[in-house]
Amino acid sequence: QALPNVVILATGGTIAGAGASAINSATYAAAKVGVDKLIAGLPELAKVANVRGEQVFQVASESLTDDNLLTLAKRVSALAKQSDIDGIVITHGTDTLEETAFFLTLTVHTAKPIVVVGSMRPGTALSADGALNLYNAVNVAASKDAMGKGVLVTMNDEIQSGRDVSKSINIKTEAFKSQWGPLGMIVEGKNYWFRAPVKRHTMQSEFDIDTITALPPVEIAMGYEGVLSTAIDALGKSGIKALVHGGTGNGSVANRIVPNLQKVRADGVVVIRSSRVPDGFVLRNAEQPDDKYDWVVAHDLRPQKARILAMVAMTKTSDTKELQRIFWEY
Ligand SMILES: NC(=O)C[C@H](N)C(=O)O
Repeated sequence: QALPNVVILATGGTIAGAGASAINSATYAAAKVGVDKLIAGLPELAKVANVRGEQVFQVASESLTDDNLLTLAKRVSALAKQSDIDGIVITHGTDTLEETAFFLTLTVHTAKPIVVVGSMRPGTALSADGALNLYNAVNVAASKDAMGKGVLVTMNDEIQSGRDVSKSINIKTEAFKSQWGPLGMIVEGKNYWFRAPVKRHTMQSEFDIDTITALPPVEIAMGYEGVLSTAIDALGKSGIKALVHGGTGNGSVANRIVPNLQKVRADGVVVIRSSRVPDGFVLRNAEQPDDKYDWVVAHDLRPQKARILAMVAMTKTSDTKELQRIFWEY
């Protein structure tokens, strides 16, 4: 039986990193090893799929731009349309992996598996995690049972939803968590599924990367004890289309900056109320009267994920009722 065809799009990150010695698990240079060398270093892949690589970028993921996101998503979409391609893997730095995975799940119209993968240790380190993570990613991308589940992330033997997952620890290999739990696990190249996403993604998304040419500017301001309005005032005047407030607790906002956020909204910028607390979700009209202020709440999305959805949604609408619907549905 013919093996499935899987393309690996490489963007850099620690999975392509190299350190000076085997004990360097945290001190190393990201984005050093090319995709062909990554594939050549993992001969086990050839038993799972016909794999070929494309080097899209070679950067640490904290330096990726919104333009990079567009370029990558358009390439994924074009490949997904090819009848001779069964699945796509994207190797990526872990720092912003969750944002790219969410962006792809919102904008690429395909049922074919798309898997984003990274590593916490460079390949030169003792107990490097990249090889198994990549092997698992190719296995999932080559599997029919991974179709139609949205963009997936394979880290630490788990299959996570690209929408839900976040980097939650910055020094261990079990770095990616979702408060709603992984979708499944991969053990010795076999997928074990336990749940599936219910939020709209890929095929059911009203957004399509093939028709998106630019993303509107959206910025984030954090809430904290002692917060002043400096960042909010400056961002409000900077030409952005939306401001995500990463508030405290249940998206609470310090009373002294509420008027500043109201001013930002009055000046035409959409205000999105999220929380800096990693888990849980923000309720509408609790903590702040969102209906009265015409603010949007970010549901369970962390500020950086809320920013991604806001950018995508605002390629279509600036209507706050519509935006709130989108934040409930995706
Ligand atoms: N573990 C990693 O991949 C971290 C790295 N800074 C990156 O995001 O590219």
